[in-house]
Amino acid sequence: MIYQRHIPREELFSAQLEMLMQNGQMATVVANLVGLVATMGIFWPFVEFTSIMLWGAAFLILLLVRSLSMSNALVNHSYRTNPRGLFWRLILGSAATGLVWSSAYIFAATRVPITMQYTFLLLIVMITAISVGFSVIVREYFISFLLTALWPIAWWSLVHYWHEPYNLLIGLVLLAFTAVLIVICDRVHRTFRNMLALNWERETMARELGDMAGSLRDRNRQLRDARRQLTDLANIDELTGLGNRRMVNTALKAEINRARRTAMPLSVILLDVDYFKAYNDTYGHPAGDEVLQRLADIMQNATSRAGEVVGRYGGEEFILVLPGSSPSSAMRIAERLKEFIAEAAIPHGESQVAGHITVSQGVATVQADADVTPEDLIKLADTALYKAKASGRDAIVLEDAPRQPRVAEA
Ligand SMILES: Nc1nc2c(ncn2[C@@H]2O[C@H](COP(=O)(O)OP(=O)(O)OP(=O)(O)O)[C@@H](O)[C@H]2O)c(=O)[nH]1
Repeated sequence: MIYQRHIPREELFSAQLEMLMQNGQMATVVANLVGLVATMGIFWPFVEFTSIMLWGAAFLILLLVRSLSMSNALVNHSYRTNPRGLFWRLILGSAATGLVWSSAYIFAATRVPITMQYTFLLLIVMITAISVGFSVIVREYFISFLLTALWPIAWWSLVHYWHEPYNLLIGLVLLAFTAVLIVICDRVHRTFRNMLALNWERETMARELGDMAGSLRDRNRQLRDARRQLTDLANIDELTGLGNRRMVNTALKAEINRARRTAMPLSVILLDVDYFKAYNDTYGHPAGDEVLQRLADIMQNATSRAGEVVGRYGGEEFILVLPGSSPSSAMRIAERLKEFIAEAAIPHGESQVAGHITVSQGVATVQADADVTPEDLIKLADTALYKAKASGRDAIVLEDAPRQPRVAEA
């Protein structure tokens, strides 16, 4: 189940309170204000000026307090933080308003003509009926108004039926009307609750789906990162940090295609450490590893152009892929490497060509029009390297396809 199916009771309660205030605040004030003005108009000629003004002012203050209290609750979100407290405040406000109407009726009943009294009653009934619409969101809110506004009038009418025979009828009608309103209120209230619950479910589902989409995006990103790391691991030589044979082959393939497209030459240098077995035997394998690492650094420092790739091609064999390098510029790079390695002067007592580490290099260049494969180019460089070794080591040999190889230095 990806979302909670039923709205929790407290969530529903808070949502009811919020909805009641959002919809009911303005309606409460307007309906009661209209009622208040109409009441003053009806009673003006019959009730003492001071009494009617005091009643109007007190009622206005009550409406103002209720309205402000609702605004505060909406701003402070107290329908979430203190829903019970807010509930009782709302019920109290509603009951107080109901009492204002019923007490005004009972007060006026003996002071105004019977027609005015019934007109006033009609007004109260209308305000009550109108308030069903919004106030039943919280059933108790409506019922408290209903019971305080209409019940006292109903009972008063029943008790005072001998003053005026119609009072008996009015009392009974009001009791029946109250009962009908309670039934209607219950129906409308259930509809509101269902609507709120459905709304909540829809929002929860949308939020859950949003979260799921977010976590899927995260998962995808993690997968992409993991894939990238795996690719890096699969392409990088652990000892030297250079690209491995796999990576070099991929780069070579791409560069040969580019060389064909751009009609630029492409060179590679295969570089092999001289008498490295003897070095390992003399200085130990870990020292041999260090030599390989130092040579890797030197090669990386010797290449600077974009697209140039340095890789470890085998045990003590390295490769440099030099896009756009003519035979002469590739030879210059090989010479520079040789110089850097000589400058590093890594002692090698068992070398038969120098007192330090030396390398042999096979340089091969493909011309753009030559239809060669990566394997051909490597083979060419390997042949050159073999020749460099054969020529006595610490040498550079260029194989410039399809020309004949020549020894640069022996
Ligand atoms: N320390 C170390 N040695 C390695 C590594 N990979 C290969 N080697 C050693 O490199 C040596 C290569 O020896 P050979 O192929 O006989 O060549 P060489 O002794 O360098 O002689 P020439 O290449 O003919 O000059 C072997 O002893 C390998 O064990 C490595 O990762 N670390």
